[in-house]
Amino acid sequence: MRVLGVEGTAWCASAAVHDTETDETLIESDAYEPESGGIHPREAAEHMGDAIPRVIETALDRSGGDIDAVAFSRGPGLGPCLRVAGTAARALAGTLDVPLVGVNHMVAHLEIGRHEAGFDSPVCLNASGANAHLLGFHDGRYRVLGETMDTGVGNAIDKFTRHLGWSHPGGPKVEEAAKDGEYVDLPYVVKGMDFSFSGLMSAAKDAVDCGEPVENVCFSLQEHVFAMLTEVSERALSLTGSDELVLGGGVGQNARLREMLAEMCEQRGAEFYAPEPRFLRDNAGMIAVLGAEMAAAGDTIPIAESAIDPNFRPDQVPVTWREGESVAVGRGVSAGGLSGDRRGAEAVVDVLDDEVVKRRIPKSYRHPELDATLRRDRTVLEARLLNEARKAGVPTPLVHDADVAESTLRLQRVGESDLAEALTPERARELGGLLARLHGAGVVHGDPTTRNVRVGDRLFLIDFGLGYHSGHPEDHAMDLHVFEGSVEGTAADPEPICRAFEAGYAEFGEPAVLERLAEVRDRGRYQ
Ligand SMILES: C[C@@H](O)[C@H](NC(=O)OP(=O)(O)OC[C@H]1O[C@@H](n2cnc3c(N)ncnc32)[C@H](O)[C@@H]1O)C(=O)O
Ligand SMILES: [Fe+2]
Repeated sequence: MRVLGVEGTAWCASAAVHDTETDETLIESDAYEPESGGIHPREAAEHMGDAIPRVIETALDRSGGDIDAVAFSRGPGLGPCLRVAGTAARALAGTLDVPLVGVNHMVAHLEIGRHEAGFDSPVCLNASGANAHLLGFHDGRYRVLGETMDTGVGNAIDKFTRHLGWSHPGGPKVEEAAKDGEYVDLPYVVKGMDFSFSGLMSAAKDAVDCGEPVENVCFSLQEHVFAMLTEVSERALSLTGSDELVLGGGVGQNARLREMLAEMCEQRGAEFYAPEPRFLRDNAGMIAVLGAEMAAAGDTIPIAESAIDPNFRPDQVPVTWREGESVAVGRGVSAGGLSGDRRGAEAVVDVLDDEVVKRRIPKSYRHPELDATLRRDRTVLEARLLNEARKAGVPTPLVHDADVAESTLRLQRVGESDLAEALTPERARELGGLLARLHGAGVVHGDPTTRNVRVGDRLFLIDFGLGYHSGHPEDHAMDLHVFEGSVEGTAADPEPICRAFEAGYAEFGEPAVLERLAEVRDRGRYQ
């Protein structure tokens, strides 16, 4: 089968022909380069109007031969751009009298890596301009395991470079400038598997304004942003029990990001794959490749139902082309046991008879200064918050000893299993009540996933390493969001679990927090 792909979500007007027989993909692209500032939607759409017919014609000419289907990016992206590319794709499918396939651009960023790597069921880190998220396949869909709470990673970096007066796109220029830089301290914001960039970017702009050499800020910006992405990727591997990671999106062209991810995977014994740059940045090749798989699965759409969707989320897509596959990215958990690997995302835990020794191991992928700071701060904070939580009536292990220099805690051993293995609505309800009590005492857990709750005669909260003090409904709602995210990523039937969890929270907690949870859920979605 030969499929023509059309891509036009934002800056890249592109057409490609993928041949399933030879597995060859010919890509023809024409980039929009703003004269000043960032991407202007109208200018970008004008570029599409001009370039899309040209790249389609060239791709068809160069590839020769017949086309069996036309695939196009339905979203997410800029409405005016999507409309131009969509119209061209529909017209072409009509003229050639072949089926039309509507592809989700973010799923295409993921699938191209999976296709090339030959991985079964990887976790995917999509690091692109307008997005930053982790996806895992579960129960017929790609679930969003974690994502940015504000802007996409590329856009965050591009905004910083706009502040410097540099032309778009800024990512490659930051990478270049970072080569001569030295480390400076910047904020590091990870909440479970979610993360945010706005505080970090403001601090980076301030640092430059206060005279810090630009190359130092660029260097440190990369060290922080990419360490955050690598940390959440590792946490997603740990939570789901997957041992394969693929990278997608334009920021994936950055060598330092790829280096960190490769190093993290090597340390865990996981496999890492990053597609070649022509498949990482926006391109129609990935649309054609996924389009071919969808067409083969009969997943085509009538022209009348092929409207574009600027907010098209990856988890809205029924993954028709993997139907019948029993693998789930959460197989370690869904198979009823843990993946045999008791190594959490950030610490090694030795389980003794009645004691647990938890050591935060150095992560060689992070800059040594950042690594030392994170391990020290999290060890101290964890010991403190475990005690505060218990005083507030939330069962936690007793802290027997804390060795800050070694980032090691000796803790009482609690519970018989992780909540991930024993998740019921009743227990979710109990946990809701415990989190409400914790929040009432002004403590945020920071990472209340199903792996951070132990089950015994009652529930125990463990791993406060990402915790902090806050009385803000926003921060409390984030805890709830993190828990529900971990449930949605792994449970077969998340709905009753989440309902019971919220009911348990409602009993002891502030209504404002549950209201905010609904907002957090919507807000975290692609900007
Ligand atoms: C919805 C769609 O339009 C959007 N596409 C997109 O953002 O283009 P993409 O090609 O995936 O990523 C572009 C981003 O990738 C960044 N970028 C490119 N090379 C880079 C590098 N060497 N280091 C860091 N960032 C880089 C650019 O600065 C820009 O922000 C998306 O996937 O979110
Ligand atoms: Fe993209």
